[in-house]
Amino acid sequence: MLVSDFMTRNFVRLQPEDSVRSAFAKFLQYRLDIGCVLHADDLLDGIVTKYNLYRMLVNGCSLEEPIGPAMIRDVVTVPQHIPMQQARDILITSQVAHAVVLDQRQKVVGIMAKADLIQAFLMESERLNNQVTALIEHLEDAVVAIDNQHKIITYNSAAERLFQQRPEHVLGGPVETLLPQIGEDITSALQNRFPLDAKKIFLPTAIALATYAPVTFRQQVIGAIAVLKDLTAYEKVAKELETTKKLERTLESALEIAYDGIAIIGEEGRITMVNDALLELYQIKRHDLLDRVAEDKLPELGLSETLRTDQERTSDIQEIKGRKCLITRTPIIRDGKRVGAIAKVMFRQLDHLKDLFLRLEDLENELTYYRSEYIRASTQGTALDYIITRNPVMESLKKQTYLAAQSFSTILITGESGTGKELFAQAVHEISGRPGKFVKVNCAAIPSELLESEFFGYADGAFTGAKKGGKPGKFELADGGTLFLDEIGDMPLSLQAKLLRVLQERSFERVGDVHTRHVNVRIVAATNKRLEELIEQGKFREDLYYRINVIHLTVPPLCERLEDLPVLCDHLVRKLNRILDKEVIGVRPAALELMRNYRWPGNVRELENVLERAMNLESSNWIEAHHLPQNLLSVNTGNPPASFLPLDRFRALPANAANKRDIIAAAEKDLILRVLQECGGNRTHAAKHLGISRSTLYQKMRMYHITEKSLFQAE
Ligand SMILES: Nc1ncnc2c1ncn2[C@@H]1O[C@H](COP(=O)(O)OP(=O)(O)OP(=O)(O)O)[C@@H](O)[C@H]1O
Repeated sequence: MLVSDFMTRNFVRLQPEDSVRSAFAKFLQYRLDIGCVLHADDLLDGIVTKYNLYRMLVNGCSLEEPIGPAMIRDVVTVPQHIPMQQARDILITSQVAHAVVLDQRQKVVGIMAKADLIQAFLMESERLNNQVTALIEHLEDAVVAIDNQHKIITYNSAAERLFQQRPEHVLGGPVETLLPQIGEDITSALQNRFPLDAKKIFLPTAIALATYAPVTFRQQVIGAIAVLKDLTAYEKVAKELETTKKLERTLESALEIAYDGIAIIGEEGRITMVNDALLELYQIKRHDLLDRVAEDKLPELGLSETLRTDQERTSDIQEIKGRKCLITRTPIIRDGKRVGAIAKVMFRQLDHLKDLFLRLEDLENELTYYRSEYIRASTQGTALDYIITRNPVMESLKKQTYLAAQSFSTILITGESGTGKELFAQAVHEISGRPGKFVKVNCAAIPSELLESEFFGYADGAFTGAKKGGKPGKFELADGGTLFLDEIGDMPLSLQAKLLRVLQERSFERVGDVHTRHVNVRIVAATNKRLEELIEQGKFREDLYYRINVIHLTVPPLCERLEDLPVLCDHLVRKLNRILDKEVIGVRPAALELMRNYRWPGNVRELENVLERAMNLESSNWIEAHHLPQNLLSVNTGNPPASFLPLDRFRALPANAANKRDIIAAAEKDLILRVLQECGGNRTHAAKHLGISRSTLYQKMRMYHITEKSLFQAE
């Protein structure tokens, strides 16, 4: 708003020699009361006003006289480029109604009259008014203003949103009735003439913070204004914050009273929360864990692995700071994204659990005892119940045995060593109900020269050193019962002939005796040899073979009925617990898996030996994979050590996945062992060489049972 914008450019230009008449004529033409007297180059000489000309005429001058005497030379001037406010001040202090406007070269360019000033200020006030209205309208806060009659004169869009009332309904109306929520306070600001402290007000759909102030003009209160800030969103956030804080406090309390150790990591793999129980287990201060990388500080928990793999896992029992712990890990998923992981470490209850397991075991033992007693007592229960199996071939064999036992026929039982042939023989005897004894002769164990007297006994003085009064042989001892001829394939040919005679005639003589004795003996023979081959080789009499092979039972090897492994393990562990006075609970799945892949050349007897060895060597309550002998641990299919297995042989292996997995696992174990040895047992270096994280290395060491001890042993 500069002078040049508002000055009157069409002004009256006069020369000193102009007459009064011509001056009046110009004043009339321009409708102005003032004229500028100029030199030829537009420089100011002075001014002439209508009043000065009137004064000349009143003093008797004629209209034709020059205007010179009426000229004022002391003229108030203003530069054209200054603001109007400055020009206004100049006019007010000089107490004149006009000022001559000059350019930079001091030439006259216009006249500034009071009317120009008024117009300028009216325009400026209108502009300001528009600005204030726009500002109020677009404020985020609601603004309500009243005049001193309490009528609402300002009501912006934010107020409309807050009070839910259209402007046309409230503008001009009394604030007390139209906006009662603020009516009292805004009128009090008006009446008391001072601002009011901020106050929360509750509207039907919002909460706002209101401030009130009086509006004054020239020391007079002409109204009041209320500014209201909508707090609804802030209140919501605050409430959410409070809820979050409450939840956090609840979580913290829950963690603290938790009996187990708990550690939580965020998506960066850093520890965000640990409870006192965990600190107690690790014997560490909270600030030494918080915000640290979990893999460095708590590698045993495998939290980073859980975060990476999304896997929820319960581990086997493992040791932390010398205490056995059971660790459960769970990833924390939010909106389908992994945002952390949580580990629960159970370390206190394990001792109680152990007691529970033992108690359970005792109860199971008792149950087994009563169950077997019940079976024995009930009519259906037979000695066959002691032959444990889940295999259909074995089940049908048990049925055949039951039927065969009812007859008097000779039974031949064949099968690999340790498959349970003797158990079947005993079952035959028990089921047959024969009153005599079950007598066993191991044909392979007795020297051939003693075999005859073992079988038939000898008479008094039959040979030097013979017992006085003679001695009965196994045939006589088994009279009325069952004679079990184990390893019959190993019986010398000479004795085979005598045996054949006894079987045919049911009579014999003691060695060195002439007296023929008659016996009632049930023969059950067993062998792990192929008798047909022995016949071909002339080592076994064909006629004897047909004589004993009346009923033939073939017991399948253990490797053909691997489904029997779990029940057999269970049965044998219980049996061995009683014998060895142990409290072993059972076989771990990992160990069982290894057993499944083994060929078991020694069958159930070998299994029993393996379990007995494990139970004797270890004080643990479970038979773990590392308790098994080396031949079972290293790949057990008779293959060379896995890591050296040529690729073509690996490919040629049957598509038995478990088998192949073992070979790969053994190769990995071998590699990890060698790298660890090379690094002198340093886990960090070894993990680096292997290109895996330290926690993964720890995990694999646990999986393959690589301990400090095994590292040194391997060296
Ligand atoms: N199905 C089974 N259930 C329970 N125990 C079994 C079973 N099979 C074998 N056994 C146990 O395995 C061991 C070996 O069994 P057994 O002596 O009967 O085998 P075998 O075939 O007669 O052996 P060998 O040919 O060497 O004389 C025994 O302790 C037996 O009790």
